[in-house]
Amino acid sequence: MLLAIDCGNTNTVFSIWDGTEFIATWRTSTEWQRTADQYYVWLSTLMRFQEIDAVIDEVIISSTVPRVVWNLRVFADRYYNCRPLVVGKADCLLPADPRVDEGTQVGPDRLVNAAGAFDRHGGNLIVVDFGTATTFDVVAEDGAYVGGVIAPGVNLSLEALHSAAAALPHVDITKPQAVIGTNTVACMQSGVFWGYIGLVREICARIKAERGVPMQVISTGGLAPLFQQSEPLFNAFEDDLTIHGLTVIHKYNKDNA
Ligand SMILES: Nc1ncnc2c1ncn2[C@@H]1O[C@H](COP(=O)(O)OP(=O)(O)O)[C@@H](O)[C@H]1O
Ligand SMILES: CC(C)(COP(=O)(O)O)[C@@H](O)C(=O)NCCC(=O)O
Ligand SMILES: [K+]
Repeated sequence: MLLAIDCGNTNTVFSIWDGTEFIATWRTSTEWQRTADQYYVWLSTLMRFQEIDAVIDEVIISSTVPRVVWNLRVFADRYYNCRPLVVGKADCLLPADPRVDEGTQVGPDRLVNAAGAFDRHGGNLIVVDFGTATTFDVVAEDGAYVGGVIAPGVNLSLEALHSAAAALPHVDITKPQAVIGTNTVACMQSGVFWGYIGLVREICARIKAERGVPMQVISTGGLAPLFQQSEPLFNAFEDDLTIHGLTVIHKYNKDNA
């Protein structure tokens, strides 16, 4: 079975794909110091706990943190006796090649999002991924990633306020009841939440105008649910988009080996 690993700057998701469905998914924080042995102790314990006796013999990795890839490679090799496919490396084929400026190292998560979203929705898409950063990935008619937008993440924006201003506390994001905050926390949450609604609406409108074709907007990432419920900004919300994209890329590489 396939183990798909999606490593973001904050969290790393491990998912077991049996060829038809994901039989289990677990999340851990991303720490580049974590060793292959630590990954195995963690994963095998969870598998035993949930009575999953899957035999993992293939691994695919997408990582926005280059430093973690080495330990994940050792983990795949030592415990599953396989050479993992790493998105963004030369030997990992993509269903459609990205069309970006020469020399650009596109985040592998964005290439994977494009592949996953194209598989489910066809072309002409904007994928909005609310992770550590908020990324907009533009997918062309043929499924190619053709660029996008990188904005500071929701939590990052709140953290920036806290770390730069002595009187602003650490605050968790939530949807405020009103725009006008009557205390410091509410003011900060309003600035980030409603600011984000405006950011998403404006950027999507401008992308659509620039492309000149009707486009669907798909949301994903840890904080997507917060915005999904709020305003009619998105055509779909898919919390498993990146991990789904990994299975699409894995299959493409097997079929074209
Ligand atoms: N269920 C959740 N509720 C609140 N915050 C979350 C949740 N899941 C993730 N987050 C936060 O959302 C942000 C993005 O998470 P994630 O999509 O996992 O990021 P990345 O892919 O960049 O690692 C992080 O700051 C994380 O702490
Ligand atoms: C923009 C990102 C930091 C987003 O990462 P994430 O929020 O998923 O951790 C990542 O896709 C990245 O490092 N990109 C490289 C630059 C680029 O995509 O053009
Ligand atoms: K992201």
